[in-house]
Amino acid sequence: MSTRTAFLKGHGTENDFVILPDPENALDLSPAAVAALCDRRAGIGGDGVLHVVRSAAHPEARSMAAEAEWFMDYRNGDGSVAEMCGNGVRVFARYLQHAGHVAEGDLAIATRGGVKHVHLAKDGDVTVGMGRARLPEGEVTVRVGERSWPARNVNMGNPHAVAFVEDLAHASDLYTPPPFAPAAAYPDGVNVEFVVDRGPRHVAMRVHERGSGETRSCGTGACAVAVAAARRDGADPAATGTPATYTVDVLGGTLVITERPDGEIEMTGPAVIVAEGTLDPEWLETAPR
Ligand SMILES: N[C@@H](CCC[C@H](N)C(=O)O)C(=O)O
Repeated sequence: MSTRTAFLKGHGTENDFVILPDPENALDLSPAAVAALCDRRAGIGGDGVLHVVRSAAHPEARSMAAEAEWFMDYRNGDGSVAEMCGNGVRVFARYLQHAGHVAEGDLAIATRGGVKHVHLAKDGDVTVGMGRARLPEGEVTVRVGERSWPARNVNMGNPHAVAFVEDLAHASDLYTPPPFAPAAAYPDGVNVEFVVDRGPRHVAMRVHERGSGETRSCGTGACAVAVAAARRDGADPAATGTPATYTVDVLGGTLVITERPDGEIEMTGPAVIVAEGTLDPEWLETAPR
């Protein structure tokens, strides 16, 4: 990394990110450097990093450059790469507006999960077209201590296991990934959501995120939960021909998810820039690479 590296801090329903503007993809962003930045005691702190790169300057995004000028190179807090981050896309869009790269209204953002269409509303909410869910076959069981639950596989570009439970406290501290069976079900790891009902089409969730631990919100996770809840409730939009809208409470706020009969999913929620500054050159020299 260069010695004058700018950063911002932002969050979407308290899923928080270190934002690194790097239009020409010049930063040496190793997994260790990402983990050091996300460290909540010795670094800036965050659930992940949003590396902001021009699509044309990133080998994974060049093919999307004609459609989306900016690529969200998302990294989990442990430095691992993930396919998608739903809250991240909203915060990324808010950053682009904050930096004057885009105005209120519609824009497209390239991600590893394809181009996402975003709407920056006047009221501060950001809506993202999250694409369609895939529902891979297979029975999975998630366990915490003595309790276990069946979980539904939902893929939102990244893998999720959604378990409906009686009490969110039963998920325990979620510091470590909850074990699941069969152990080979997710060779690349999984995000695990625990869900309770709050009312009609209204649920609350906690999540253990692959590569970040328990977070206060997960956008792809909230979409996976809404998709699983609609199937459970007999409200699958493809079957009923009617959109299904779920309010999903997360520890850090509320997200609203709508799935249309064609399977397209939209997520709406807030996205906030909290601070900006530059990384201390001395810290950078000693931070792991
Ligand atoms: N917080 C994100 C999901 C980030 C990626 C996830 N940890 C994974 O590894 O798949 C969201 O808002 O979707």
